Amino acid sequence: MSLRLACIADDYTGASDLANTLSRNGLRTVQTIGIPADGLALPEIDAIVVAFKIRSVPAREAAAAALAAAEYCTARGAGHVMYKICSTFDSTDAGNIGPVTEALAARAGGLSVPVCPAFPETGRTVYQGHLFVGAVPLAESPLKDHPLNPMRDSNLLRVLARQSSRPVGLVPFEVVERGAAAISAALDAALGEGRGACIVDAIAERHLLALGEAALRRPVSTGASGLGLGLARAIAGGAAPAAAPDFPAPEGPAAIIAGSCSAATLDQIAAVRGRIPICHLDADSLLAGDMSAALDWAGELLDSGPVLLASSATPEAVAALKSAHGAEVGARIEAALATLAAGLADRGVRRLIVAGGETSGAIVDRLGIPAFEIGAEIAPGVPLLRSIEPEPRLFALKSGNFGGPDFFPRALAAMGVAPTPGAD
Ligand SMILES: Nc1ncnc2c1ncn2[C@@H]1O[C@H](COP(=O)(O)OP(=O)(O)OP(=O)(O)O)[C@@H](O)[C@H]1O
Ligand SMILES: O=C(O)[C@@H](O)C(=O)CO
Repeated sequence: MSLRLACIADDYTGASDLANTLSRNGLRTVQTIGIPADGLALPEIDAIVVAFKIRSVPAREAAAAALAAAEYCTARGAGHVMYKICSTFDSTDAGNIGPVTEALAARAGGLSVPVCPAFPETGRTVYQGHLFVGAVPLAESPLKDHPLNPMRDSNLLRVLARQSSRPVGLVPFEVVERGAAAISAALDAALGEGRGACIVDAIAERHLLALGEAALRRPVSTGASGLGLGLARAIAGGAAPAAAPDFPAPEGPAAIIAGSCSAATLDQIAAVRGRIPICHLDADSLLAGDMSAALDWAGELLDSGPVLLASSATPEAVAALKSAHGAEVGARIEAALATLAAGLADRGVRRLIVAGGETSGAIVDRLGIPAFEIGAEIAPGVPLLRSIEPEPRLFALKSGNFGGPDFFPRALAAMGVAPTPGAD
């Protein structure tokens, strides 16, 4: 393995988003679920994306996982470790972006880490330390109602400082415009001022290229796919990326599971009403973890075409369920959706689309998949994936906010499935 770049992702959809960006920008990349077990046969790669489900776990647990992965990857030659976070900076005052970044920086001997969630291709830009989602500041976007980590402050210096033990600095737009050397100098100066991390502005691809070049001179960086683009281009040096591999469609039906309650996912579900049979999972069955009725429903239909099963609900319904049953509802619903996915696999499903990062994490873990190869891009940030073991199956793990309204039909088409007309 000629490993150049190690990436540690805080969720599984984010990992495939990053793996997609790295592949499209010239790095042979594989996504593993956790640290690869001895004996897992990985192809020849330039970059590894080790996916964890550590976005919403206790900070100490997240840092321990990231440190172990960094150890594994640097022992295999990786010269730079990138911590992949969400482009909407999903986190709380308890972490985990600050604590994990600090742990990785301490392991590397102490430095001021560049932190940049910008991903202009999907509308995420950072200006004067403020994160924008499309045309609106983060705190005015649908992320303000996220079920696990409502984002109510758009100023990333404040957000990151609340979850860090050291002050946070800014590498502003004016500096980023001057290029990689200016960014490096600003990061060095920030370290001299005792700042453990700096939010780096970026609103366009040229800023990501400069940031990638500057970041690569340091051992650690934190960011979303835009940072990955910059790092990949700096490493690949403009080499043309190989064409995405063609994954032949496996035998077996296709299904969609949605656990994301994002505005984008709700639109995507609405867009296939009447085209794909939909089962809206009820709260009582989800909280009881009883998916038998949903599996019976799916079992009747799977031979005729794909089905969609969703727990997704409006922000009002999510808030009502949380206030009635406590903050743990998210984890309970994830467990129920993992049971559902296992039941679908038992019924022969070999092509699965999942909406939502935490949901994808729970499902991929339950299915026991150790790693994915990266295929063609379905939508910005969402590639087609093929599991390496236990047997080749096709997946699309969609970050909650990604994809247009036609995402599900596009993903099905990428898996060789045509949607069939159906009734809700
Ligand atoms: N009806 C519901 N009520 C309350 N919580 C729900 C409901 N349906 C799903 N959830 C929970 O909401 C959370 C959604 O998080 P998930 O990461 O899967 O989606 P997302 O945040 O939209 O996607 P991403 O993390 O990729 O941006 C999960 O914990 C899920 O179990
Ligand atoms: O960066 C993003 O927005 C995504 O890759 C993600 O992490 C959403 O969960």
